[in-house]
Amino acid sequence: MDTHPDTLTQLARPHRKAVLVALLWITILAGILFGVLNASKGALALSVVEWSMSLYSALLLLAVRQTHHLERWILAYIFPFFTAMMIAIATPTATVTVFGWVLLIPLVSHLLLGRRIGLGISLFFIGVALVIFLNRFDVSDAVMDPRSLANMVILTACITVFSHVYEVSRERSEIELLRMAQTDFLTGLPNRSRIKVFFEREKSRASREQQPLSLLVMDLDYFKSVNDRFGHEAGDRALVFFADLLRQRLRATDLAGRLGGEEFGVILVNTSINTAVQVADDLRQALEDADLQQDGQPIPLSMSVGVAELGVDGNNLQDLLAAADQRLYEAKDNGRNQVVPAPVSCLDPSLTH
Ligand SMILES: Nc1nc2c(ncn2[C@@H]2O[C@H](COP(=O)(O)OP(=O)(O)OP(=O)(O)O)[C@@H](O)[C@H]2O)c(=O)[nH]1
Repeated sequence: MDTHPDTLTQLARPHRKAVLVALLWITILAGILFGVLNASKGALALSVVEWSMSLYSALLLLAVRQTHHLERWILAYIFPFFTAMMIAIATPTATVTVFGWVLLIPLVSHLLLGRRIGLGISLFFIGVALVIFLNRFDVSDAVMDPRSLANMVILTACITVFSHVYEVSRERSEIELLRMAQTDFLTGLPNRSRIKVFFEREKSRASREQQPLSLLVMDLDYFKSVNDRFGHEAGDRALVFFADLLRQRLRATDLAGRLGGEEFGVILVNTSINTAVQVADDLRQALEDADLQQDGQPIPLSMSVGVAELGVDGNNLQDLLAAADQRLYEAKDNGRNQVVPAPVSCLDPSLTH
């Protein structure tokens, strides 16, 4: 299943972007408002910080609308925003109510940066706010009353814990939905969508490390008659049986998936076409030799396979699938239960079945 951190970050992007845009608007408006209020009370330095924050947020808003690097802009917002908040609470003329803004830190950090970085940044800035608080107020101040302190501490802890728990469970639900969306229900194998994600990642790796990559497209032969003769349930069992055979026989680094119906695909990483043909033929032989029975009767299974190689037959999944499919139908036309690789001139002739 594809729970690569990049995939999860990508999934979270639309809602993080929506939260960031909302926050930027709030910061622009709040900055203007508080700038005016503080200027009218003579706290001009604070007003300048607030107006600068508004201007900065307006610029970020323009950048965020078209960016492909949302995480960078989130950090470019969070650090100055939280730092301005720390300056505001450290200002001797600011009222104690300004500490209320600290409650936003865990909420905003988790919504924008997820559970890990969100928690780290929350704890850091809440710690800084605590140090500022202890430096600003004296034991004799009313705000240092144990009940007031308990209120503030418990409220901050609650919001931090709730934000974190929410983010952890949101991420879990997202992983589960992703797993369901990328898995074939019957066989438990990856479906086309997961095959595509895997292919894109392995294609980049193959070109970086200058390694070959091959694709097999396999189709069970005369599967309609398996269903007709033994029943649809037996057909389902045969598909699950074949999926298990693929799981057992392939390397952990390869990926077998169900393309649809009785058609399956395998991506063989670091594998040239010659080796891929050998692997395909071993699988074909294993299926032919397999002993699957229904009511004491053997279910005859065989498959036809088309093989294609990255770079030779195309540079994207669509082209490789088309090339392998074409060879698969050649295998069907030639009598089934065989592997058809790239044109024979590309191959070691002893490998063709
Ligand atoms: N039991 C079961 N059958 C399926 C499933 N998906 C597709 N099939 C059946 O697979 C059969 C495919 O039939 P065809 O496309 O005619 O192919 P075939 O009989 O395998 O013949 P060739 O591919 O030409 O060798 C159809 O009867 C489908 O109903 C499934 O999930 N379960």
